[in-house]
Amino acid sequence: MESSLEFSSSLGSVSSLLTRCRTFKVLVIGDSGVGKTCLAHRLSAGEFPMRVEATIGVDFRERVLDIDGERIKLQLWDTAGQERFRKSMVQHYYRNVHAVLFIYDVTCPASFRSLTSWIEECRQNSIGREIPRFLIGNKSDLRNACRTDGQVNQEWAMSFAKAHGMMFFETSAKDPPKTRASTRLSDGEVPHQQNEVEDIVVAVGAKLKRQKKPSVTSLPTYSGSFKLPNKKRPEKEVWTCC
Ligand SMILES: Nc1nc2c(ncn2[C@@H]2O[C@H](COP(=O)(O)OP(=O)(O)OP(=O)(O)O)[C@@H](O)[C@H]2O)c(=O)[nH]1
Repeated sequence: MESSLEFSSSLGSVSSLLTRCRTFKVLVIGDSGVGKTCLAHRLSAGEFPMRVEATIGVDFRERVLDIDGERIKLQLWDTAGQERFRKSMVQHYYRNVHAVLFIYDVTCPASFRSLTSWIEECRQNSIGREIPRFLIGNKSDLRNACRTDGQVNQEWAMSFAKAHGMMFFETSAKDPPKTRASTRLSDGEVPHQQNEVEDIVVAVGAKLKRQKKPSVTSLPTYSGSFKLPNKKRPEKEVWTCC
């Protein structure tokens, strides 16, 4: 007969195997070239990829977080920015979304102007203010503090985020933000708020943790690319083992 010690230790390993966590689908959208893939890499693996190619369809990344004792899995859907690589996927992108990260490039005002179209696409796919949304200005390492032209004004971006009920971040998927001590502004330089990529992960996780009952999702549990399914995938319970 199994001793109580053996029994409880096997129970312990079973329960750790079955540690449940909630899974959330986080959509990453924005113009082509703004750095969605690089940012998704940094958010999930903490690394900046050496080589990237234009995303075709969607790439998946995952990140498991422990927030106040609860395990939360973020499934990042790194979507294609180029119309030709995304048009057949759009309806799949927007199914059962729990949060949206809107990305623009701080050195590309056109990518900021496009945000209204991305918001409109969300609206057309029933993603409104009730879904947590985050505005992220990427490539802050390329900001030239002495210039104002050809760059997205951070104050405008902040007011845009506020007007659309989004949390705002400016970051670099490539380089960590300069620390305050090493950032000495000379005359004419404009100060900018810069966030660590990790700040974004924590904010998204914390916001989603407060969600009462996330809807069910039909997500694969791996990192990689996704080929267009011909048939509708079976819906999966949102509570899964991490
Ligand atoms: N300097 C700098 N370059 C970046 C940063 N993030 C991405 N890049 C570069 O920007 C280019 C485009 O990055 P991607 O991540 O492929 O852009 P994307 O938005 O996923 O593009 P699509 O897949 O076409 O939608 C690459 O050359 C990256 O190396 C950043 O924070 N700083």
